[in-house]
Amino acid sequence: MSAGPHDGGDRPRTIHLGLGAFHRAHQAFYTHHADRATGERTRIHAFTGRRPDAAETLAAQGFGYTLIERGADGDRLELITSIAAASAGADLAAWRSAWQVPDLQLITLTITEAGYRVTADDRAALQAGNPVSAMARLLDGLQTRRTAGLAPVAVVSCDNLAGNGGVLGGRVRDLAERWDPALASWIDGGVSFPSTMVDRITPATTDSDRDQATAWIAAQPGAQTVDRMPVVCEPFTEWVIAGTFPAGRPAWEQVGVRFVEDVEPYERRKLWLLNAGHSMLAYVGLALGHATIDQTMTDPRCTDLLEALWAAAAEVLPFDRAEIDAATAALRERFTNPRIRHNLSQIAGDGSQKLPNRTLGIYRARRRAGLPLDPGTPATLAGWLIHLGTDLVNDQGVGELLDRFAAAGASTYTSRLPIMLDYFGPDVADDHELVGAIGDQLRQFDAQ
Ligand SMILES: NC(=O)c1ccc[n+]([C@@H]2O[C@H](COP(=O)([O-])OP(=O)(O)OC[C@H]3O[C@@H](n4cnc5c(N)ncnc54)[C@H](O)[C@@H]3O)[C@@H](O)[C@H]2O)c1
Ligand SMILES: O=P(O)(O)OC[C@@H](O)[C@@H](O)[C@H](O)[C@H](O)CO
Repeated sequence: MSAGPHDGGDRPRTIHLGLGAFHRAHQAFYTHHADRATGERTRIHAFTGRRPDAAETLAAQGFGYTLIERGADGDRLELITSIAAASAGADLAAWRSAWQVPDLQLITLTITEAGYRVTADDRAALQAGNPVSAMARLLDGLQTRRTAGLAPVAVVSCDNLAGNGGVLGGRVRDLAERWDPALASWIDGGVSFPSTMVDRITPATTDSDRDQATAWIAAQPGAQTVDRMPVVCEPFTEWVIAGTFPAGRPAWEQVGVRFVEDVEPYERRKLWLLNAGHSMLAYVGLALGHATIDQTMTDPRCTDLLEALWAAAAEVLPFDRAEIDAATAALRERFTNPRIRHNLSQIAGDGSQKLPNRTLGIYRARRRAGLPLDPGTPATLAGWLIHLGTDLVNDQGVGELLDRFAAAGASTYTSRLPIMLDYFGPDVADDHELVGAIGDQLRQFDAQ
């Protein structure tokens, strides 16, 4: 389904793929405020990643939605109107039409870490004119633009991947090279892949949030009386970007977005302090019977490990002590916010894609620097191993590891441990100190 009040001349200049909670709390929030600051109408045509529901719901209510900024001491509600059209990702006619907007500036992506995978089917799907995966759809969009003789745009990953712009650009170019070298040359000639650090804790929306937003919006002036698509997020928000925008962009710099030469240190600081901390709290917290991040922050078994992980990361991050201390002080407060109920089961998803860059990123940097094993790594990996034995697993990339467990007939944690470590690479599998520490941690969790 596709709809928008602005079809015919005045069309959105940003495409977004992955109409989840985070897009509504972050990029759409910044574009809303940038357009208001400048009086421009750049706006967004948002596409869902996998299911059509979000587009249908948003279209049915006229595209406006409530952003509920949930502080520790109260909520601040705001109507966001930067999304001007919404369609299912599978609606190829709408997708190709959005790419043919002459003054299109850019596309943003929030498709989770798993969405960046390229499979053997992608090239055949592109050749058949029926792209399904996010990467194949992206290529189809770029091809649409090239064959229409329109100018290249920026393709902006807003997912928590290390070096997200470089990873995305590499995957896109490789797939283009295999599908149509003329497209690969066109991409090389002008499409940009800025790298970003994105930060705003945005838990999944609940029915009670939807009821709260509906009651609020019904009391506001304007036509909208229902909101089934609000989003809840913390007050803190940050967006740091490095790279070029060949076709322009909203005036994000006027509303707090920072443009830098090199985003990598910011990205690594966030992935190793916030996201590695989140992953550890998720797996350890679930193993200890907790359900949300704020609950883990009241359990010294979790907070001691979190402090140890931060101290270990600090030794291999390129920031001085004062800057790390400021970031961890803010994180202590952000994680403790009792009104943001961030479910551990949500954060625990896609561990196979996340752990290599987060937990193992810290571990490997420390090993390279000759520093001792940090307690966060064995705790996270032991918690993940336990998690893999539960029915909470939601991980698009973990099939291969589960197949290896099955092929080896490994049904206990002890028998699965070497297979899991081998999956991450020989440096991890051959580290006897790490193997022993994970075993100790499993015993502490009473899991054998
Ligand atoms: N929620 C946060 O706090 C937060 C903060 C910073 C960054 N992010 C980034 O945003 C991503 C999405 O978070 P969210 O809160 O919007 O989650 P969400 O569950 O609300 O939405 C996930 C979105 O990703 C799409 N998607 C999932 N798998 C896909 C695939 N294989 N191919 C294409 N699309 C796919 C879904 O269709 C959906 O639109 C995260 O994985 C992370 O990389 C989230
Ligand atoms: O979003 P993910 O799945 O990469 O990781 C889960 C959380 O750690 C993450 O969403 C944080 O809330 C976010 O990165 C805060 O900016």
